Amino acid sequence: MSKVDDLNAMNELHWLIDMVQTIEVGLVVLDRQYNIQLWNGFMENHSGISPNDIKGSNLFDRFDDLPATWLKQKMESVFLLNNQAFISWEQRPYVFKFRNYRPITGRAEFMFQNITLLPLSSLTGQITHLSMIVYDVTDVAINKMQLDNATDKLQLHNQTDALTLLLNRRYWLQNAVQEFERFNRYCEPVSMLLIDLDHLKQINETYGHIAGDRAIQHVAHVMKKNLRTTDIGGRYGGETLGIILNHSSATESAIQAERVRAEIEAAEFTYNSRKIKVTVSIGICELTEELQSPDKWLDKTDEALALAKVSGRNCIKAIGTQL
Ligand SMILES: Nc1nc2c(ncn2[C@@H]2O[C@H](COP(=O)(O)OP(=O)(O)OP(=O)(O)O)[C@@H](O)[C@H]2O)c(=O)[nH]1
Repeated sequence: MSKVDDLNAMNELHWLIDMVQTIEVGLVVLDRQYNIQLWNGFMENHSGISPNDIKGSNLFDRFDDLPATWLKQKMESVFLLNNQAFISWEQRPYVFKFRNYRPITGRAEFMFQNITLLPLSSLTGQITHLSMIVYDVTDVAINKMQLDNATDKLQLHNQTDALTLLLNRRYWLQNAVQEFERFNRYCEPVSMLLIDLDHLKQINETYGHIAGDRAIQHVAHVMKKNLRTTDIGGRYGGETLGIILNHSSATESAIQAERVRAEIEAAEFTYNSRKIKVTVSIGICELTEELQSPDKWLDKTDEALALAKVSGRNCIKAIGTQL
């Protein structure tokens, strides 16, 4: 090799080392025993440990908070299979616990990281070392989490009735269809309740529409208090609320319905300093094999509700079952 070639090679090596030191990703080279052979500027800046201080140390001794068993398993497969491995922030937010100092994503306490593990071969072709490339993906992670959060909120918003904060009609009916299908598979008892405010028209006319809204909220509040975790409550229509009671026959549902009815009858709500009392009529229908669609189940529950209304209101009626 000529002197000029030597100089060029030296220059290239110098540039490469310069780049490795200043590049905005972390570079670490480990030997077969996980001793650190290279620790670049990024790693120094974020850990506060200089290359001179760390070179030759065992990675797991220096960072005892690393997930050692899990990480060693990944590294071993890189050494043995001569394969790359990838660790994503979604799998584990970070491997190196570096603080996050970015101004825009300052809300994240720690740097989110993606990490690539690469096998490095010696001149004889053996895999003697491994390189860890550490990417700071805090911005991407925060954006993704914010987007997921917004999507969740939007989804909740699309499923919720604004007045009562119960499930809205569309989503409650979707649940009814699901419970209908579940019944066809497992045949576990399930009942539907429709709870309808009595004489809401009169309340609207006497006290105003906002008082009518408050009456609906009041009934929804009592209903929610009486829901079990497996019950699905929703606002079926204007002044009609619905509950799907899983694992409940009509007789069992009637006990819960009576509790709601009696509690509403006994309670009152205040509107413009006036105390207002309301009552509800409740229709119940337990799902049976004869009811061949979710619509038929709903129709029968509606029929039970109509029966409660013609029976004088403020009472509970079921279709197809003696209460
Ligand atoms: N304030 C208020 N009123 C509503 C809402 N949705 C429906 N209504 C009213 O509820 C009333 C329902 O009238 P009807 O079907 O005659 O029933 P009702 O007066 O409650 O009498 P029964 O159900 O037969 O006991 C109508 O006046 C509707 O305007 C709502 O969201 N807010």
